[in-house]
Amino acid sequence: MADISKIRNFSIIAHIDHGKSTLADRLILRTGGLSEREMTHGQVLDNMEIEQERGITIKAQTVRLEWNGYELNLMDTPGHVDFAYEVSRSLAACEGALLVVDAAQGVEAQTLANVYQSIEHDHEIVPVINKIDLPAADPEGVRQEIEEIIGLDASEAVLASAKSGIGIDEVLQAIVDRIPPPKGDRDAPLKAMLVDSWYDPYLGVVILVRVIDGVLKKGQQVKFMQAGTTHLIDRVGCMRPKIEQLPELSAGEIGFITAQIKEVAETRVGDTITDAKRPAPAPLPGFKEVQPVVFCGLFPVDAADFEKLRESLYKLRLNDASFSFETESSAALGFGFRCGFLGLLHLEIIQERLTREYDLDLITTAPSVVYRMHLTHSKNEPAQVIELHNPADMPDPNRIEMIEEPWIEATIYTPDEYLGPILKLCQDRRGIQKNLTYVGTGAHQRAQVTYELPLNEVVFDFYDRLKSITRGYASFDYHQIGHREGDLVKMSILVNEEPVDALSMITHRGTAEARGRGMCERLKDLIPRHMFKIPIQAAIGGKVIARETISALRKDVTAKCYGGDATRKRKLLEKQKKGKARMREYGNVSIPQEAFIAALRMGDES
Ligand SMILES: Nc1nc2c(ncn2[C@@H]2O[C@H](COP(=O)(O)OP(=O)(O)OP(=O)(O)O)[C@@H](O)[C@H]2O)c(=O)[nH]1
Repeated sequence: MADISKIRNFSIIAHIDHGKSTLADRLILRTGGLSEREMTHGQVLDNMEIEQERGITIKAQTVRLEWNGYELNLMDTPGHVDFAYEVSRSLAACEGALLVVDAAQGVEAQTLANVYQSIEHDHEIVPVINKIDLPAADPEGVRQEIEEIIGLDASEAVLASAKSGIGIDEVLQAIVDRIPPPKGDRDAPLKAMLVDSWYDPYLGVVILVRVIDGVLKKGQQVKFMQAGTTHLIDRVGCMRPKIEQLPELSAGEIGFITAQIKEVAETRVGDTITDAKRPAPAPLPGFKEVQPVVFCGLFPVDAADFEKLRESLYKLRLNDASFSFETESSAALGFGFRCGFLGLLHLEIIQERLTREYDLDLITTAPSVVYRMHLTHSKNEPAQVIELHNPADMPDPNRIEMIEEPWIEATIYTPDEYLGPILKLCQDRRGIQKNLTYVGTGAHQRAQVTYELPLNEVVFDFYDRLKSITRGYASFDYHQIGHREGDLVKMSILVNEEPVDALSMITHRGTAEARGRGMCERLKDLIPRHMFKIPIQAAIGGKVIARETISALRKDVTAKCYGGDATRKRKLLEKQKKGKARMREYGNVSIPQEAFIAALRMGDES
């Protein structure tokens, strides 16, 4: 039976490359979870292959450590804004955090965003200044920075080198001494938070839980309060990082359960698990259903790969209930899938996994957000509000009374020197500035800007633009703030008078022309010349707003004639003319696949 006063639950927060994974591995090594040999094989918490070898999957990122009679649960958190809700649930399962800062680099942008989230969860934060073995290390300077910029007392920051194993005992001791034990009542009715879940080929769906009150045991009948389902627990355990079964998990502990659940879609992050016979009076507060917010079409470059793509999507979904897909067909791209994601990075991850792990060549259509269309009644249908995920399904414009689009509030931290370009970027994307302040002092002062932005303007390439104009030094965070009316139109792209559905998009009327022009210009360079003239047009309804023309390729058929016979030359020219006419008649333009990808990669039009 676990003594709650001897439990410590913590996460590690760090800027990228400051040594989070190396430190985690060191802590596991020091407390006996792994041998030195296993450790030298690679980073435990980060490395997919190694994790698979041990029968645990990439998401199994919580490790239980034993140290001087204490039970330490180290919880890894996903690091990106798209998974903000998951991050927030993981943090809610801990009482403290190690803040790892590189002794040579100092506090960086991402550290700030992470640390503020941790502070919001009332975490006790233990600063660890890592990489003190480096010649360029300046632990004193970094200590000051932590105090000035973040406002944390860093006088007792632990000095460490995860790489060479310096200061590891001190880190463990600081966790025990400074992070408070969890609070909870073992005798109260069971209340456990569903922190994460993933599919394991051997165990089925594995659920990571934090027990708040009560006890979880094998053979117990439990109820998922939000989902309204009941399940019989067949395994209870923890990761050390190898899987270990336990008799129970009690108040304050973090561990996993399995209950013969087939799909992660049945488990929702943030749900409350309680005892079916003796339920808790109320679920834990703050449950939020995650909904995909960005949609796009995924099409196989080779039509023969359609089934393979379907199978791969099914496999990925086994482990990620937050993305959705349904079949879609496009005149230009053939059969594919309309997929929904939590955000752009989520989209990129899935796309990358399909390409890399499943060896698929894909075309992705322009990402779209979910619009709310207010429609007037028509002969056959009543007035109604519909949600639109795909510009291709745009209803008859005559019936559209109003379109609402989702808005977000974005917070950006940036070194002062990049502030100008960032403000311009936000302004160009219809942003409304809400706040501008400074955090920290001296050389490391950073600006904190808050903007309200239409999500539609962010899904294209906002994040990439932000990264490039700030050389990666800005950190960006957002949350949705509801829908607002927008002056939005569907822009179609016509190639040789034919609309190309895969290139159509919904855009703000004010930016439609610039966007349309940009698209036509890019397509002009991307579509090879044909035997006939090809107009490329951007249009709103019947009105053309931009146009480019690809001139015809004049095939020099007479070259073969050695300049001699004039009649023959004339005949050939006539034949060529006819051929041209036939081609035009069919309107058959071949657009290379790369053209779609490149055309949709929005450059900055302004
Ligand atoms: N010299 C030195 N290098 C270190 C130390 N700790 C980590 N590193 C190196 O720093 C690099 C980044 O370390 P990681 O542990 O992967 O950093 P991370 O924060 O997990 O990075 P991400 O996983 O990319 O977020 C690696 O090359 C490590 O070997 C240290 O104490 N001293």
